[in-house]
Amino acid sequence: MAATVASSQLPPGGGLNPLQAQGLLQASHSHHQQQQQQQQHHQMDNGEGTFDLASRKLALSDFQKVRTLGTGTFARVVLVRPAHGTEEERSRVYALKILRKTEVIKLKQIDHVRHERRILSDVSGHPFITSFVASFSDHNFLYLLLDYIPGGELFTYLRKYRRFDEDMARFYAAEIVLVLEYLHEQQGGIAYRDMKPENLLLDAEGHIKLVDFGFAKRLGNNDDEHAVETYTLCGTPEYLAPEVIHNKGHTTAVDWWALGILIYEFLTGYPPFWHSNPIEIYKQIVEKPVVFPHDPPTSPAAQDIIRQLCTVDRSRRLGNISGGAARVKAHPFFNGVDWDAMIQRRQHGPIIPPVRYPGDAQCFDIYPEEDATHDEYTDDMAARYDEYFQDF
Ligand SMILES: Nc1ncnc2c1ncn2[C@@H]1O[C@H](COP(=O)(O)OP(=O)(O)OP(=O)(O)O)[C@@H](O)[C@H]1O
Repeated sequence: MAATVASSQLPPGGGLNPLQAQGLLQASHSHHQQQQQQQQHHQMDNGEGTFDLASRKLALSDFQKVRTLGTGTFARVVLVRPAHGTEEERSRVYALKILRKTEVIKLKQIDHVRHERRILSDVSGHPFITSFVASFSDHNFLYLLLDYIPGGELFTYLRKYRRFDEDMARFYAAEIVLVLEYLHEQQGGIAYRDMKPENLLLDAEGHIKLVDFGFAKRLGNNDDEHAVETYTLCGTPEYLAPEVIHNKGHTTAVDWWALGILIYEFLTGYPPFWHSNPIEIYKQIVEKPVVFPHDPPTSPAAQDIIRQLCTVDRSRRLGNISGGAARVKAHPFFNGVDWDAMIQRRQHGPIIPPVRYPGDAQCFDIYPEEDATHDEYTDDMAARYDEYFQDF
């Protein structure tokens, strides 16, 4: 699985300096007292009544762990159910993203985690973005409570099918275009910055749900390029735009580049730039054009949209040029797409995940369950860092 890399803030022109983040975080059943929490008013109604989380002060002990769903570079995500409440309330399931405070500090991810918490709650409710439910923290950990997306990662289906046909690729690409249009244009310039098949989950109806806003950043108005540039090297090597590698500052344009890489990967089964050594991938991205294999053949429209999205000069890159997302939607690759029907989820996705009941986790790989109970976050750290974790 492609790992996300991140560096601390780098000065412009500082060259390539990726920090290969190490160490998977471990979840804990720590019973330390909760400290602060902030919750969005979130009322779920799944047809069986409502469970109002806003009326509760949350702690880890309010949840029962079912199993681990995934481990990323910075977090462990666990399927949970409420530990108390009515039978109906206890039948609900959520995904709990658990971040160890000491790792967040060590890997210089404090700002990223704060952006993630804030942006997730701002964009929650979009049909193709995972909904944020609440956040809370205790002595050692930060927690993000999210809607559980039961279909698993698009990555898993892509490996199973080897590649998607053009209709399937078009469907997923169209839903991603709608997400990017929303983040970039309707949410005032949020760059997602980590688009890859592992961060695209499928819901029970086969629609995309974007997860992991750990690198998302609110950059402001795209018309003023200087106001929106950011210099953090983050993302996953295969999907990084050339300007990120050159560390020249980057904008929401990086997401359009990544969409081009994704469409290529959907259609051929692998990304256009690949090597076991990330440095070689970076070299290919900045030096080589996208080359299409003879087998499987890709249509001229597919090749054209990929080339236009993967344009090294971002001032000429589709999605970033005038017209923005509307120009992407008007590209011949998307001919026949009913964009209104898409955003209203009128049609099911091309793959319906085999989800048998709401808490079914069979679409996720099995991960070793690890419970760490020892204290790591010292009083000294608390004095220095607690104010940064106040939003949780
Ligand atoms: N809401 C959810 N419902 C179901 N599974 C989820 C949910 N959120 C995350 N996951 C699973 O957990 C995995 C890791 O989550 P996430 O990508 O947020 O962690 P991360 O540590 O930030 O990852 P990365 O290394 O990509 O930065 C996801 O790839 C997905 O498989």
